[in-house]
Amino acid sequence: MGGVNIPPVEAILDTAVVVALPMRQRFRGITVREALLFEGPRGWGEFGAFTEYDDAEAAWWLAAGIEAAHQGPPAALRDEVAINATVPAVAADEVAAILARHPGVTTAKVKVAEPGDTLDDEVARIEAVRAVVPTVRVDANGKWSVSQAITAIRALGELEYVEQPCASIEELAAVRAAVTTRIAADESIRRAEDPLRVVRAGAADVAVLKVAPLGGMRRVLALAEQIDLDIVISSALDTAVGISAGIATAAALPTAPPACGLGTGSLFEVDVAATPPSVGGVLATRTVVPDGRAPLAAQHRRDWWIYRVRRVHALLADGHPAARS
Ligand SMILES: O=C(O)CCC(=O)c1ccccc1C(=O)O
Ligand SMILES: [Mg+2]
Repeated sequence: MGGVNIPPVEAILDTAVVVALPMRQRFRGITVREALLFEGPRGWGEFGAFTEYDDAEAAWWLAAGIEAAHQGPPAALRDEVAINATVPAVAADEVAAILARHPGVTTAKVKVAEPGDTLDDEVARIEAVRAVVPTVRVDANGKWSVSQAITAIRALGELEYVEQPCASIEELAAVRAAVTTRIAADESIRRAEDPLRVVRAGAADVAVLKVAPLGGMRRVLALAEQIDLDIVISSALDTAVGISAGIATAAALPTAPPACGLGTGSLFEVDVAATPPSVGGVLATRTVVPDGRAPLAAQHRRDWWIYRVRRVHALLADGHPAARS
């Protein structure tokens, strides 16, 4: 299913650039987003597995980058994709400036349940969002218990859906049975078999699929084909190179998805290239070539990424499932 042929590691390392993108707002505990970018015969690919991920996990991300650089995007069925603005767990008075980076956007995804966040903070943040955009979804990243989730959902008003309110599939199903708000699964879908478990458990209405952690554009499209849930394609805090793969995937789905979580480029102070901005909450498909504007990682961090690519590449070459079709 969408497995990629693995090129020699030198084909990756010969063009490797390691960037360190400063973020405007801390997100997922990250203030500087590092990634290794490389060029292949079909364009640029990104390897940006979060630094705490082990090599076996990171192999899926490298396979996704190799697919982009060596196979290129799947055939597009449309040339633009609706996106949500992503609102980190900020104070309510910071919300307007964040939304202003996506003029005309009509859907926002708001982070909730972060350490130190109270329900009052969340209600205020969401009210500030609702003053600007009509459709609001929230993402708890699995951090609520079932009872906290039910209490919060009742307090937060009309939501399009709640993404990953709790950590486990069983808890998602329990929350879903107790509320009328739709539930989305994100972290519960990191393996090919996960969407089917989510569906079987009645745990979600929406599947959030991310190209890099799931091993590439074609793998995501194959997963989407197997499940009868609404599909939202989201970023893994990708640079503009990874975002272009997310857009290409959303543009290749048989039906246009609801607003996708691909607006995270605006969380960076600088990205790896100038890219067309979102207009009216829509991003156009694009080819991204890093243009040298992004800050490069310090030498010791570059060395760390290159050693990581060597190890992870060796796993793929040794038959890691991300390398198989
Ligand atoms: O979905 C979005 O709006 C942006 C993507 C996003 O939130 C995200 C980005 C990196 C890591 C985790 C997540 C997440 O959905 O939890
Ligand atoms: Mg999420």
